Order: sequence, then structure tokens, then C-alpha cells
Amino acid sequence: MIIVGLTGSIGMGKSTAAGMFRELGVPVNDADEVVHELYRGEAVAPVEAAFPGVAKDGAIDRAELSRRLIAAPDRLAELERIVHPLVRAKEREFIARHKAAGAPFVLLDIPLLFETKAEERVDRVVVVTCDPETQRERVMKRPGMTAEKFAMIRARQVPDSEKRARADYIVDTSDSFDVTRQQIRAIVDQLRSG
Ligand SMILES: CC(C)(COP(=O)(O)OP(=O)(O)OC[C@H]1O[C@@H](n2cnc3c(N)ncnc32)[C@H](O)[C@@H]1O)[C@@H](O)C(=O)NCCC(=O)NCCS
Ligand SMILES: Nc1ncnc2c1ncn2[C@@H]1O[C@H](COP(=O)(O)OP(=O)(O)OP(=O)(O)O)[C@@H](O)[C@H]1O
Repeated sequence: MIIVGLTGSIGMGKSTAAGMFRELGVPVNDADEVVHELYRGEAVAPVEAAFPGVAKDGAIDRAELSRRLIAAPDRLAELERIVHPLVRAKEREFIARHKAAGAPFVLLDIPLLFETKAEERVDRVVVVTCDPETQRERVMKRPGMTAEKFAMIRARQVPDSEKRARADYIVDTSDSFDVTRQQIRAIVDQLRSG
């Protein structure tokens, strides 16, 4: 089974691209989604222990956690040390499950693929990109997004140009959804034909 990693900087269209792979029948494991699930389950206790007061009604309040991190950006690494091993464990379960089911390939949507050396765990890398103006526009439109939060996240991410240089396949989302979908179909066809 081929393991394909999907990555891209914030707002580049990675989640949209992942959804298009899913529509074509590709099993997708979304690391951000896994984090959000963990914040309603296994990660609640350890994160609350490190950041007292961020749990509300048995789940981590991500807006509150974000505020704490913006006030103390160096603590993001500490949060990652708690969360990333739990994310890895979920990823291993996902791979084992689809391998057993005989899937020809799976897609791991990993925002920090290069940053966390997840590159070593995948056979191919797909990088989702768009022009920087489109990126800023998309990101700043999101509810709860601030220039500080955007800057904090960007500072932690490998630059888009470097990601593109390290990709096996590039999906450019600056154009329409249809153009994006065509690029993804071409990648899936190539992967299915081995
Ligand atoms: C900071 C938190 C609370 C913000 O939550 P919020 O719901 O507002 O945003 P969301 O999780 O949807 O992330 C928004 C964007 O930022 C990116 N991002 C999130 N965490 C990080 C990080 N540590 N480094 C770089 N980019 C990150 C995401 O991939 C996504 O593209 C949350 O992202 C978090 O707990 N991050 C730490 C866990 C982590 O490293 N996740 C990355 C994937 S494993
Ligand atoms: N051709 C396109 N391909 C992908 N996304 C597009 C396209 N045109 C517009 N968009 C829009 O761009 C926005 C950003 O996309 P998306 O949420 O997939 O980004 P992301 O890279 O997953 O972001 P994050 O890293 O923050 O999770 C969405 O609102 C999406 O609808």
C-alpha cells in the first residue's frame, strides 16, 4: 500500500483538496480533524494539566487555547509534545485498518509534514499551494482569525516555496474548484496505475 502525504501552508486549500481526494474514493486521515477529536477525548486531561482552565464542559476550548498561545508563543512546542504522539497513534491505526482492507493507497493530510519529519513516513508527497495574496485573503476571512494568529502559525510553517521544491506532486488552488479537481484526478489516476 502506497502512503501519500498531503500538505500545504495555512489557507492554501489543503482541506478542500483532501475532500476532493475523498470524493474519488481515496481514504483520507486528516491530522487537524484528529486533533479536534482528541480535544474532545484523550487529549483533554494532559492539555488541561499543562494549560489549566482551557477545558470547558469536558472538551478543550480551542479559542481559549489559541489566546493562551498568542500570549506565550513559545508554549506551542510544549503543546505539540503532548498532542503529536497522540496524533501519530491515530495515524498508525488508520494505516493498519486500510492496509488490512486492501486499499491500494491512502492519503495522510498532515499540515506539518515537513516540519515534523512526517516526510519520512510517506512514500509520496502532494503539496497544495496558491499565490500569497489569495492565501492571506482566505485566511483573514475566517472567523476568529487575527493578524497575530496568522503570523504565529506562519512562523511555525516551512515556507511554501520550500514545500513546492520538495513535492512529488503540486496542486495549485489559485484558480477555480474545477481546475483543482482536474489536477487531483490526474494524480489519483497516476497513483492507481502504480
Ligand atoms: C492552536 C490551536 C488551538 C488553534 O485551533 P483552531 O481551531 O483555531 O485552528 P486549527 O486547529 O483548525 O488550525 C488552523 C491552521 O493552523 C495550523 N496549525 C495548527 N497547529 C499548528 C502548529 N502547531 N504549527 C503550525 N501550524 C499549525 C493547522 O494545520 C491549520 O492549518 C490548534 O491548532 C492546536 O491545538 N494546535 C496544536 C496541535 C498541532 O500541532 N496541530 C497541527 C496538526 S497535528
Ligand atoms: N480552487 C480552489 N481550491 C481550493 N480552495 C479554494 C479554491 N477556490 C477557493 N477556495 C477556498 O479557499 C479556502 C481555503 O481552503 P481550505 O480551508 O481548504 O484551506 P486549508 O489549506 O485547508 O487551510 P488550513 O490550513 O487553515 O486548514 C476555502 O474557503 C475554499 O473554499
